[in-house]
Amino acid sequence: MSYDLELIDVGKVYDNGTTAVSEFSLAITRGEFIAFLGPSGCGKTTTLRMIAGFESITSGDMMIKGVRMNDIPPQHRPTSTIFQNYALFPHMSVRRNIGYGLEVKGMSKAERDAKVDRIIATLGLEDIAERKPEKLSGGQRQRIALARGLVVEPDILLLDEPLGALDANLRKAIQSELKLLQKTLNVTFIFVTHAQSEALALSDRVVVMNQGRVEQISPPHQLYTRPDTPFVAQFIGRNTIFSGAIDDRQGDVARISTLAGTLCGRWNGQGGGCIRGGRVNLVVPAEAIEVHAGEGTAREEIALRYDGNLIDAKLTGFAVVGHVSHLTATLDDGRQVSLEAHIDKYQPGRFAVGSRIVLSWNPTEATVIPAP
Ligand SMILES: Nc1ncnc2c1ncn2[C@@H]1O[C@H](COP(=O)(O)OP(=O)(O)OP(=O)(O)O)[C@@H](O)[C@H]1O
Repeated sequence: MSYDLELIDVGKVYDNGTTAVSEFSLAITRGEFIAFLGPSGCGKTTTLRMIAGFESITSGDMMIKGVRMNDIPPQHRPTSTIFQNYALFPHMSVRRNIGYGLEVKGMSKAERDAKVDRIIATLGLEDIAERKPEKLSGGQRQRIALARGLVVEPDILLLDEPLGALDANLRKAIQSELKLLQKTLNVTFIFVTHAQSEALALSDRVVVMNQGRVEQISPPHQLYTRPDTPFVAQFIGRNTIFSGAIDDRQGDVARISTLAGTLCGRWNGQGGGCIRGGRVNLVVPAEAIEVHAGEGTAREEIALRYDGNLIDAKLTGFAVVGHVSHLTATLDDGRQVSLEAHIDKYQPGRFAVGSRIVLSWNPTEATVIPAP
């Protein structure tokens, strides 16, 4: 099978000695929407720039459709890049901005016009085609940049924080457009973002990076519900993490000893076997947690129902915003857990702030991962 893009143990060391990317491996099939997500400085942009050819590759190989690209200059790669600031030419009309890449390639005017007209229609830019970009809104400029990137019919479109310059509402609207466009055109998109929600909403798979390394590559739901590493468990979603040692494992469920008692979750199967006494982390998503009143609670019944997953806490906050109740539980070790649910589930007055509560979760909704 030929992949659209393959990165094989790709590394980047800048001339000043900074290691920006290490042993990055990834294989992408045609039409996938991939996000590079991670904290500032983790190497997202450097990786994108290596794919585009703006940065040399220090080690490893990069292939597009089976052809090694390491030494091919950017203009000869079947990629197009959209920068965060869009880099549009202010003195040229929208139409000319879009067609500029084809002009540089020396394409005939007739052929160029046909392609530009087609992409203008696809992106609904007909009304502004003769205007100058500086007079247009952020959303319109973003669309022009997209049109300019797509008109050259790249195999892979690279987008560096494409929605970063837009305000929150416009971002949401353009997110849906971008996803629809990508699926319609069936072009491989790779985009860099700081924004977790954007990566989870748009991509088929998310690559989480940390300090130049890949932590996990997974579809959004799996990434959110089944982290492979402690970094991902902390970076994605709202998880409470209990460290401990494995007691035993029955089927998928691993039981572990923690300072908060014996708790359990689903063993994620990564990083080798599940060995008794092995150091692990139990990752409990906020969405999995159920709250019960502490006083008069039938503890045994809850313990039985949740396979022993029961911890004591104090309710330290309760607020209602619209239809959502926001609860803050403070664990006995001092950590705070923020929980949300529809107001029908946790009605105001059901738990008094300051009262003892019990938290529980279903074992299959928590994940046990090896500790570093
Ligand atoms: N031209 C350069 N020369 C030397 N070091 C660089 C250069 N560009 C980036 N770096 C360093 O490489 C590392 C990765 O940077 P990179 O810009 O790829 O990260 P990033 O994840 O895209 O960050 P951000 O989200 O802030 O853009 C950082 O330590 C950065 O300081």
